[in-house]
Amino acid sequence: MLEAIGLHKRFPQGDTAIVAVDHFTYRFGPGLSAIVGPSGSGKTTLLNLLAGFDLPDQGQVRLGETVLSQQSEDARSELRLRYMGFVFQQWNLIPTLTALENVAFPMMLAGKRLKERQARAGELLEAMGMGRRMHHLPHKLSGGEQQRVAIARALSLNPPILFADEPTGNLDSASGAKVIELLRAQAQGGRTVILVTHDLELAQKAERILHLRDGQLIREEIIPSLLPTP
Ligand SMILES: Nc1ncnc2c1ncn2[C@@H]1O[C@H](COP(=O)(O)OP(=O)(O)OP(=O)(O)O)[C@@H](O)[C@H]1O
Repeated sequence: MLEAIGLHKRFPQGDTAIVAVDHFTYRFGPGLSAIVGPSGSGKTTLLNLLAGFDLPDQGQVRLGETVLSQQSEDARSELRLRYMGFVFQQWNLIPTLTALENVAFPMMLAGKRLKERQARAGELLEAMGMGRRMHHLPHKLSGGEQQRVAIARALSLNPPILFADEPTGNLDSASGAKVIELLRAQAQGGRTVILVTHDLELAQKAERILHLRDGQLIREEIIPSLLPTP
């Protein structure tokens, strides 16, 4: 579904350049894949390339038959809206909108009708265990609850790919564990979930762990017992 082929990204620095992603090749399939590596190993740069926020100097990102990295910025935004959801460390909820309205927001951008938006947002929040909190404003919710709203929002347009960048970074361990379980459930349901983290313990919840060092994929670990059943 999402494939990186020979991705290479440099950032100029004075007379030289930092190689942030170094000929990275990988095919992401359904299930939970974790990208791990020390600070500066290129995780965020790689995510930005995979999602088409940024373009590689060399190589390609393929989304099905489409070469994402050859599309215009507008086309990439359109493809992101249709195929990708994002959960970040900062929840980025709109503070003046309730949980339900936050989850419905991407559906409004996509031109869905009010009734449909509200019904789907309600269902998603129920599924995230947030049914009784859906009319709360974000500041009335705990960090973990806000992150669950953010996951519901990321799923609102039912994207086949979900990116999570340090999604538990601001959470206590119990809330973090809940968030990872929710992401795992999405992966087991057949979604391609890509988790970026520097937390090796958290990464053990993924069935595939990609180890990055200096922008290179140095090792892929597969945990067969966690692989989704076909
Ligand atoms: N916009 C930029 N301009 C210049 N250098 C950059 C830029 N973005 C990243 N880098 C450099 O590229 C390398 C990879 O950075 P990146 O943020 O992708 O790593 P990371 O693994 O996500 O790190 P962290 O875990 O600390 O977030 C680093 O050396 C960083 O300094």
